[in-house]
Amino acid sequence: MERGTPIVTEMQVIPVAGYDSMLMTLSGAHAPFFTRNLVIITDSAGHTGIGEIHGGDYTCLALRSCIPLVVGQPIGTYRAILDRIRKASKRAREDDGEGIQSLDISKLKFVVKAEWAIECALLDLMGQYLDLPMCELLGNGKQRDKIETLGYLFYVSDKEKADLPYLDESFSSDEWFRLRRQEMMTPEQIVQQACVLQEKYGFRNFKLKGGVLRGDQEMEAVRALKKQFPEGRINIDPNGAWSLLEAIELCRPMEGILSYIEDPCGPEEGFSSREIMAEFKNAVHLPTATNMIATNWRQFYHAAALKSVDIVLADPHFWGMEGSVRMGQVLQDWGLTWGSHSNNHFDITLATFAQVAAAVPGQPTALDTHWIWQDGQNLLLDTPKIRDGYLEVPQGPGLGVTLNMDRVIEANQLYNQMQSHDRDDAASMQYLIPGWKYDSKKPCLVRE
Ligand SMILES: O=C([O-])C(=O)C[C@H](O)[C@@H](O)C(=O)[O-]
Ligand SMILES: [Mg+2]
Repeated sequence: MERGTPIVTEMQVIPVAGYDSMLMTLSGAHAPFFTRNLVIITDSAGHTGIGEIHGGDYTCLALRSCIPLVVGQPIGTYRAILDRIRKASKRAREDDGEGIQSLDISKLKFVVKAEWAIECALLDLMGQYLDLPMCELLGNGKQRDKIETLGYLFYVSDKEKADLPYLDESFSSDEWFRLRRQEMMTPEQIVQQACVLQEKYGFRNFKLKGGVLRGDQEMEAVRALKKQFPEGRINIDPNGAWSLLEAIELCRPMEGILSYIEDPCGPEEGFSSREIMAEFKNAVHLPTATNMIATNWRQFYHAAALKSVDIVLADPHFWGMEGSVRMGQVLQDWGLTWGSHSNNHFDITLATFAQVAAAVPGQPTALDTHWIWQDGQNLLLDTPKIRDGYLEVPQGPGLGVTLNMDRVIEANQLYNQMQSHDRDDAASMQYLIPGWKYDSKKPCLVRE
């Protein structure tokens, strides 16, 4: 009889691309396509484990360089496998640009860690071997069957202004699919966006991506949302675009309207983002959330010491699945709150969020997901459902989902047709404002 856990027989890394709307953020305008990397690992028991992480050639190559450290290893030693990958990684301890929004791969690589897609695929295999859902292998095991999720609202620019191949869904029979590719820049259109999302997915909580218009104009949209959804938790995230003074002026009158505020300000005048956020909290009585100033344990130590942050959005692509749940445990013990950040993603990441959030103790804040902007381009045969505002946790063993290989091949073909695989929101933005350049302290449409 064979002893021990199954052995990894193959690891594939497949880069994929999908379609996006002209979503606006501090960094510019989302391009027509977004990229991700998939990891597919098979084992000697005949199981397949999958993971998804950010796109781009850097991450793809980093993942491929890990193959010799994974193939041939027993899946039960997944912690040792990941440890060897971490030790072999050449990531220098350079300045990672903390607290400053950056899509530049030279900075992003310090936050997003490719190996977490491998962790996900190995945990998927372990779950299948043990016949248990992944959430049972994390932290204290499964805490809930469904995850409260928020409607992630974006300003959307008119795609006709850019000579780029954005998807047109105006003929879709689905109201949300039609709407999501159209221009939405006014408070009324943001409220309409939220209403259509509520109708389709049942969201009760909303987050507006800020850093696009002047802060007072964005607060007008927040007020309109609160008027429409008086019971809803409404949050805005300008990715640190406002100065401390501006953030205080904008947010003080919003006490009682905003439920919390995400990364209102960042580093300034020689003070770190954690120090500035602590000063913000002294002045404004709102809980703060971040995915920018506590993206690793060292940053979190200082954020916690300064009491800068109440809600840590511990994206498993930054922290790993075990790391994110570990953060959830610490936050619960300290009376703080867990949540997760997201970027554009396919439904494999959606399933990962579901499994991780299912294992987080306490009362997480409603989960972020960009997936609603990609719904319909699924790479799984059994995409987890968001119903009545909750993401359902897959019940099957491991990640609990099955790849649709035909769709993966199509998404890989789309990726291969792209000239560049790295995210560049400035290029699309330059169709709206010629010569536009990123400025971490100026909303993207404010350039006077
Ligand atoms: O919560 C956040 O900060 C994000 O979701 C940041 C991302 O850059 C998001 O705005 C995006 O991907 O466009
Ligand atoms: Mg954020």
